[in-house]
Amino acid sequence: MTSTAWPAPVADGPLDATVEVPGSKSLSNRYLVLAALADGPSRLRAMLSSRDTRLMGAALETLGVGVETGTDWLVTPGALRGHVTVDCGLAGTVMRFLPPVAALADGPVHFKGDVEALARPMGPILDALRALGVRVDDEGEPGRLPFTVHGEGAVRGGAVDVDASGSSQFVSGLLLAAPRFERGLTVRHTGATLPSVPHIEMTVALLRTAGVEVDDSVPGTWRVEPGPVAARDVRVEPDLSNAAPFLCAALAVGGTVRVPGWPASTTQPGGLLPGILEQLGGTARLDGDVLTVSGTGAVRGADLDLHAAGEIAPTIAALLVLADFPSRLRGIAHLRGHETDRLAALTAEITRLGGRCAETADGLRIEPAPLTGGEWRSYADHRMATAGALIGLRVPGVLVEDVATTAKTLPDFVGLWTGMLGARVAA
Ligand SMILES: O=C(O)C1=C[C@@H](OP(=O)(O)O)[C@@H](O)[C@H](O)C1
Ligand SMILES: C=C(OP(=O)(O)O)C(=O)O
Repeated sequence: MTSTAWPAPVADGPLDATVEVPGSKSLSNRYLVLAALADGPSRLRAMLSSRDTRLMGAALETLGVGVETGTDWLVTPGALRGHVTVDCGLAGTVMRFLPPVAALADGPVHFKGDVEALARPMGPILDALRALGVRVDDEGEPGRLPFTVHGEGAVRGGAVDVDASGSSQFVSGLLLAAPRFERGLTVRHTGATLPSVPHIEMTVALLRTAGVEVDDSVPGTWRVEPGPVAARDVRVEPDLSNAAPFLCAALAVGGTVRVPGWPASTTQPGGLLPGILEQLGGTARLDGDVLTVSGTGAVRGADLDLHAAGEIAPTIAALLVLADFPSRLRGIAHLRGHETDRLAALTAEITRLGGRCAETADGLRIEPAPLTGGEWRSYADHRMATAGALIGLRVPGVLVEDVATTAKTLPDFVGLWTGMLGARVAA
């Protein structure tokens, strides 16, 4: 047990809270990449300021882009330079979105990351770059960080196949840089499954609003025409996946949680949350831009396919641990390549508290069981830490190890969580 373990607060009664969630990681980092490739300076409003977005900003600066952070982030494109090192931390968006950008730089770009990042799959996107004529040197295990992309100032583009069954980010990364390739790019997915399709739709939508022509009419194939990326003044939506633990709290202990700024329509997979939470026994209502979720404290078990929204699976799994009936989560085999092997981590930590959770080929089976307090390990994974906090609302004595890892996408998680609970914390 580490001395820094955070005693997750237990809720002492129904919730009645409004939680303002900061900007979306996925939108923030896409806007940054597109602004860096644009035809003039951009202003990005309501940006998420977290480890992942700061890593993206710092990487782009290293590559020669002007990035000014503040209330708004100001991005001024510049000639992309090589002979630099990009630190990816543990950010999938940085390690998958920037190698195609680095191929446009005028020299080698070295990519490194956290020790946990060295386990994350990179092979399909690096091989796709190689197939496009870009030299990529492995420096460790092939298909993993660290590696070097040898930029030559231009990429011809054309067409490439990629197996994105391990991560949708392989497709998104190729598409984001594609308008700057001489012939644009056609990307064809060759794998049997494709996770996180909403995140690919987000990439397509953002390219289109930047004036880039994208044809996605053939399922599993995307065609990006070459051309300018328009500089823009945009506002980032709140991070709906980061809203998940707060909304789930209303179901776990009863009461109501409101999240303002909820978009009327969105490509964020968190947009699926209201429907999922209703299936699990909650009610969800959108009044204007305020999403209100209410629950009774009784969680309904369910059989859910989360392949479209894998990033909320750890949170949903934590909620299902508190359900009255057995549950299945399916379609999330690729979570084994996230910040940690999330299927193994959830199974280990739920089991440690006395819960019943088992891995299946593509997900988890969770059954009701009495839980007791104890250590909840985070594995450097922000969503593992927040999952522990959610269980801790109902189970006294849950100690979340390394809660600071939530800074990856939500630096003030503890402040927002305790704010949500207000006076409703058991003595
Ligand atoms: O493109 C993105 O912004 C993301 C895509 C998804 O990745 P995977 O397809 O690897 O799950 C998601 O889980 C991740 O949190 C963010
Ligand atoms: C999988 C996630 O992150 P990343 O962008 O690092 O892939 C996540 O945030 O759940």
